[in-house]
Amino acid sequence: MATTRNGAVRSPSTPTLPQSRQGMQPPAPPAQSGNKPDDYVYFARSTSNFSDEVLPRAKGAQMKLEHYYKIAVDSAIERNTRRVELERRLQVDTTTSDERKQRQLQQLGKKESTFLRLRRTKLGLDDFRTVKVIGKGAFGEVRLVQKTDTSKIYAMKMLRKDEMLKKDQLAHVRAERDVLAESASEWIVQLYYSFQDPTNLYLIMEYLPGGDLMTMLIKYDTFSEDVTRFYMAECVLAIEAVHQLGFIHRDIKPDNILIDKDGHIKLSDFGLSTGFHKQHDSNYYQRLLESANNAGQQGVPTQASRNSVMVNSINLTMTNEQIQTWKANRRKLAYSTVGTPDYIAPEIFQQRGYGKECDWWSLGAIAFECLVGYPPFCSESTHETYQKIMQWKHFLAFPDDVHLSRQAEDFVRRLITSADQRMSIQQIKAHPFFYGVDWATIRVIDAPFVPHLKSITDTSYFPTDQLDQVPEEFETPEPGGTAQKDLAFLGYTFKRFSLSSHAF
Ligand SMILES: Nc1ncnc2c1ncn2[C@@H]1O[C@H](COP(=O)(O)OP(=O)(O)OP(=O)(O)O)[C@@H](O)[C@H]1O
Repeated sequence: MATTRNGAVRSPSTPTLPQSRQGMQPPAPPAQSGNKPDDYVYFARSTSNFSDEVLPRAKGAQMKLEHYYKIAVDSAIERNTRRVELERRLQVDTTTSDERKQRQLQQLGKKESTFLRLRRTKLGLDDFRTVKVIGKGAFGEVRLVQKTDTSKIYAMKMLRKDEMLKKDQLAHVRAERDVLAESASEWIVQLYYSFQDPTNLYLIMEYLPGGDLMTMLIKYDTFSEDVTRFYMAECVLAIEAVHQLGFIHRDIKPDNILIDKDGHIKLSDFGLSTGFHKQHDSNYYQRLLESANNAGQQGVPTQASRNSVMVNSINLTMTNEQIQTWKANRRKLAYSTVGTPDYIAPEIFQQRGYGKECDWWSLGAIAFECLVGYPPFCSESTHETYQKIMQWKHFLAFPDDVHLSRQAEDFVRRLITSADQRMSIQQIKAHPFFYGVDWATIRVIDAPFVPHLKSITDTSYFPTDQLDQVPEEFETPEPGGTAQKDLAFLGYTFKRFSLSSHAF
């Protein structure tokens, strides 16, 4: 393929495959109409003499090679697009001098060379130093780290490969990397690199020093309607950005709403998000149900029993004491592999299919919590929470001692409702609760709470004292790695091209 010195592809139209890739095409498929019979003989003979061991290995090698060339071709196309885009912008720009335009083109060329060099360097754990463990999730932990050569600060999420394989989380971990890698949205946490070693997968993301909404709710208990309006409005735009990328988040909860240095929010944790067209992987919910049912000592509910769970056995409201216990255990629940179903829409449990509306239910549950102090279906066990969600009509109740405006209550009620009645994005933005919100500028106005940071490595908004048991030294990766593990995580590695200087 013809490339310029800075690596951009010359032809803006359909790029041709590299020679080596053209020569790598797999043998012709079995004879179909028009194929010579000899093609099929060749195909059949080509694998028949190989042992059972060799074929999977060859298949693995073929997948790796194909992946390698796909990445090479895709990034050449991306380089080309960036060049063509800049040239087009400069052509119509009448205010910039020719000399300056030339400089901009040269700058892009330099960035591309740096990026190509970066792509060739293999990143590993040795390139980062831990400053502090700042978070924990179901399958790993999150650390504040510093890249040793540039001294730049990042958040590093580590996920254990064997745990992911054991718990069938492959689709989830891949979804997370895909959403973060595809997005350049200001509402979604930026992913700069992802890499792997035989033991772990690593996501190197921008560090959001303000902590998360769960930590804020633990500290403040409730927010005023004005403060709730601000966070909910930002969440609406963030969820809309996820949907525009073609993903459903499915796991929106306060611990996944992060606060940046100016007090604005970004969404993280795309472990459960799924492309609209991908089949839903229901294992996670199945496990949630099983554990919930074990706790409640009942069998996994059938469709019929799901619809007729004993309402009378569950209290409609929680006592103050029960609410305090729930709050005290909240962080522990966030760290467990079971997770909390508190914010999950009922249609997800029903396994009859669902769409992006499920994320708006979660928003309703979070809004309720911000205003009332605990989520609407909060219970002493996940089993009870699940039952309450399935019978939300019966269990959705606003406590008498909490005084809300009509608009706030209506906003929550029109999200915590059946999927076909739930507000759409347009209806949400036009709801009276958001009266006065300027959707175009909300991210640049002053946030109600701005973190006071002493330095770029300030971790005071994270519960670091509660994470002390997590070792700060990295575990040394196991030597080697099974072929199965290798292939399972093929394509996980990612490096972001950025016109800003942060990624380098
Ligand atoms: N980019 C980031 N910057 C700052 N803190 C972060 C960042 N990413 C995650 N955290 C912190 O780490 C916590 C756990 O992160 P995250 O929810 O992504 O982990 P997880 O293992 O996927 O969790 P889950 O159990 O929800 O699947 C967050 O609640 C947050 O406090």
